[in-house]
Amino acid sequence: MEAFVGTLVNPGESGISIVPESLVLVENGKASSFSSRSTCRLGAPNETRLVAPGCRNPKYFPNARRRVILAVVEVGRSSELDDLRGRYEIDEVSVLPEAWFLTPGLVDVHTHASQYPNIGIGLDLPLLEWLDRYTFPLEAKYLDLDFASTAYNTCVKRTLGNGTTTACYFGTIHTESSKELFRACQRAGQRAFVGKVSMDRNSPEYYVEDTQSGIREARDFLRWTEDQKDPLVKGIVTPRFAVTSTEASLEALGEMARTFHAPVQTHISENKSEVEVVRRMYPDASSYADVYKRAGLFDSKCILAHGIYLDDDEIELVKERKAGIAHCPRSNSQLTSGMCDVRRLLRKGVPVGLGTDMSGGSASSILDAMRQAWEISKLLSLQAGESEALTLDDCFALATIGGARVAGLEDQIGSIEKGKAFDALVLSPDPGVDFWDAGSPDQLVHKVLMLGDDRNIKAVFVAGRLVAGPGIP
Ligand SMILES: O=c1[nH]c(=O)c2nc[nH]c2[nH]1
Repeated sequence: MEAFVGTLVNPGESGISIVPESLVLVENGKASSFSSRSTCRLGAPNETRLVAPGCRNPKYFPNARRRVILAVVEVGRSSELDDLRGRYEIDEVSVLPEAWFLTPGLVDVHTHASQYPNIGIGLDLPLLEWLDRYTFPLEAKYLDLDFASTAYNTCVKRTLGNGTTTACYFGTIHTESSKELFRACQRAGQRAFVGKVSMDRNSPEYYVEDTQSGIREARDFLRWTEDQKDPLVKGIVTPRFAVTSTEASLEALGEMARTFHAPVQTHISENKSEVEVVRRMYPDASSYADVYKRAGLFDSKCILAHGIYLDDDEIELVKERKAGIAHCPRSNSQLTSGMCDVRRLLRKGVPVGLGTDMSGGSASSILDAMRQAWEISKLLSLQAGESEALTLDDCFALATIGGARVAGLEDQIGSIEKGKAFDALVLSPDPGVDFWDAGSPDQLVHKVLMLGDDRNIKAVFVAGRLVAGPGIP
């Protein structure tokens, strides 16, 4: 068993919850117990211990009682520490230095690992033209397993370093290279859903599947992922979107998801031209969402990326079928797709999480998506002449528990709670987040969330295992 002592930051119903002096015990990869100082009875440190080494900046948390406990345990010689070890058989106690804090891991509910080599380039065209010019030629390269292996290992390492403890990945149409993506997640220790993309029409001849062999490959891939029996990495049914799938393929994939009890991920209603193309392609469907419903894709847990132009009936359908929306604000702006009104979705009871959507989005960080989500919400409220927008606390919830809900994992991840997996980050204001006045802990937390990057993520844990970052000193 391991123990962590320090400030615990969680998404909460009414904003970010910050509990200083928390004790989190981790057993077999799960948070087994946690409490704040008032109940964990670490002892009764006295004032003199305030000057113990480890209180690096006494201005950070001005409340003396908070500093005491961190300092006392940090010194590592106290009877409180011995007491803790004695009572819980703890192998290791990690005490967060002053001003560091623990948060749940970040959840990226929509990203294309295969597009990672293009990150930051080719953002001068709207969606459908961008796919043809930049994206399909890149994805076609994944026939080459060496290329796939290098790109996927690099991508997974990058997202983990950015604090993404759970990712929902699109691969390409290639079964063998999609297995490489699966293995890259396993090697790195990231929790993930990995999808082999299905597309059997309206695609270039160098990058398209025949309908029947595409269905066969999708089934083989899903069966292979199931055979891996990996507790963290799973397969996911991945029709690219209605534009590039035949109805026969969509129906077969819906059936496959039901048979394998697998989730589904796809795109929906991202761009006005795309919506119009879908309307013309499926004249019998009442809407874009109805195309997926009729194919049976909503019979399983379904992650829908974008959803900017969903109408009220579609939103009702998405809610009723317990699907969720992956909000990808950076990509929505960079491909000039539009602005998704997340508050409207949340108000109507649709689960929403965040996606980086590389490489339509040029960042691999969910912290970045969180800030973008906040800005877009403010712009939308300005445009509508309303005063209410999402708050930073709301956006932090989207990045953690919101994503967990969209992925159907809310009972396992998304917050640091007893019984959930210990998927967690340790964040620090160093380097680069200057904080010198006697501000409150929530100001410090907000600053780090707004200004920090991967250098401020000192430790990334998935199921209790340290998988990225230098660790806690
Ligand atoms: O942002 C996006 N990226 C893609 O690769 C894609 N394919 C269909 N629709 C898409 N949207």
